[in-house]
Amino acid sequence: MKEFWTSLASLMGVFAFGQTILQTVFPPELRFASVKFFNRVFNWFSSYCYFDITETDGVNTNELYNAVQLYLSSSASVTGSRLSLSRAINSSAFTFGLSNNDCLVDTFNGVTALWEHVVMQRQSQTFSWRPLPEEKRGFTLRIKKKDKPLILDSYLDFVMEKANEIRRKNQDRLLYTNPRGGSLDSRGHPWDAVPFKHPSTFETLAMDPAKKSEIMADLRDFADGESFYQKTGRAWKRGYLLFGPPGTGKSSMIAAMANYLGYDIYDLELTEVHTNSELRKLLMKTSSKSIIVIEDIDCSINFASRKKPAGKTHHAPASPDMRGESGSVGEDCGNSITLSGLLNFTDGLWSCCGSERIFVFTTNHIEKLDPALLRSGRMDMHIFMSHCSFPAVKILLKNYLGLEEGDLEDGVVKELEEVIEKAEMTPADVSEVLIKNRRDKGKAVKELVEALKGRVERRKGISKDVEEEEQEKRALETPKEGSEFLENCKNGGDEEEKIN
Ligand SMILES: Nc1ncnc2c1ncn2[C@@H]1O[C@H](COP(=O)(O)OP(=O)(O)OP(=O)(O)O)[C@@H](O)[C@H]1O
Ligand SMILES: [Mg+2]
Repeated sequence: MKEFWTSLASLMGVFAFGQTILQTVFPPELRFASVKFFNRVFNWFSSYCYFDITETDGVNTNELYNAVQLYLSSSASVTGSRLSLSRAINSSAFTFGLSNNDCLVDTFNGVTALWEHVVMQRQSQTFSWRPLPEEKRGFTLRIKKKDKPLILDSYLDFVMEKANEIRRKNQDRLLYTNPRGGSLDSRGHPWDAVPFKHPSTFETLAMDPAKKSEIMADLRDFADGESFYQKTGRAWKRGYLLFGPPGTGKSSMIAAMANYLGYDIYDLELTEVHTNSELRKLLMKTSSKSIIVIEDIDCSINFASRKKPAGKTHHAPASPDMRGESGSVGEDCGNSITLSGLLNFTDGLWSCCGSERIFVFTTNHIEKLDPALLRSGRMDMHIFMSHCSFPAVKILLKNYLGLEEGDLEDGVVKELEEVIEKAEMTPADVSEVLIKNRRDKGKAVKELVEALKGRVERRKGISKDVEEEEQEKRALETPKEGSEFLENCKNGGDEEEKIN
């Protein structure tokens, strides 16, 4: 090790000395060319090559820089005596990194890589649309020339992968939103992130246990299915359509999915996005291991516009990008996202940039959705979030009151079983009753049974009213038997007309 540092220092010394000589001996006009020449000669004889990984690649932040920083923070072979310590806003762990101009040696498959953290003051504020940081930061990676293929083919991927792992372990989930539609912020990001701390899990989710297990198994298969997707030539993504009345747990299910898999959530506000190309840009800026959510899909995009005959729309000729699946132009309403744009987002070639992503759409009105969205192969799984069932109510009683089925009196269990399906009460409504009375378990259960019974009665009353209304309607629509007078009048009138 000592030898390595001595030889490095002597080489650098020779290099610096050479440059000084050149600068004093040659006139300024020849200096640049001579330094270039000297560098070439130096590189020719050196058995090392160098890679600069700067913090920004001109416009965008360089993901590799952040990954290297995180990766090195976990390296056990830290040689630097001074380390920088940090803790991200949403992180639950401290990370340490290399201080300015410090070095660290890492080994990978028997190959040595030397990392140097280089920090330089920015010379002058060059023109830019957004303020640039005062310092230019970067890592310089020095490796032996013969190790170049291994480092470029595997090591950098390994670094990225490890960094992602550390990020996931250290950080709580992130929830991204697109408040500016598809436009970028000063750092070149269209998404704003906040820590995602939703406590919903599959344990707390009240639904049929068999259905729940099926969904969990599907998610697990997906997350572990890299080789399967590779083998079958499919993009590593999956789509879920959650539908059901308000308050049945669609959003809670998304949170449970994210917590189960440890994925981030991108909550896409489709009404803020104005064009299909903006939508594509947003997609490109999502990371893998994430869930991309579009809530209330029926309200986000005007599917009805597709059914209009093309001739009836008074728009300027649209770009192919703006054409619906049937070729019609998406109705504006200040929003020219089309169904085809949305389907390209989830299904097209662009959907595969990045991998291991889940798309979740939610709706309260599945009947309003365009059949193109429901066709097989579009959304892999359609999940109906139903009103509260008996197994679901048992989960809620356990979660909110800590009561198991055995803790309840037989009569109460029977009553619950009888009324729960007929009451058509949502888990949100049931939760409300239980929370309100959670200090008195007995009272909570009693009130729940009463609320359910009340709901059944009201539903009976409503259905009775509806039935009566329908009967009346039918009676008005169909002419009553024996109302010959009316019939005669009608016929007579017709004849009169004919005669005249
Ligand atoms: N299946 C469920 N299991 C557990 N809690 C639930 C369930 N459904 C609803 N809740 C409770 O009701 C609240 C509202 O549920 P949630 O927001 O998930 O419903 P939603 O189906 O997304 O409704 P909307 O269609 O209005 O968006 C949640 O905070 C949760 O506490
Ligand atoms: Mg919701």
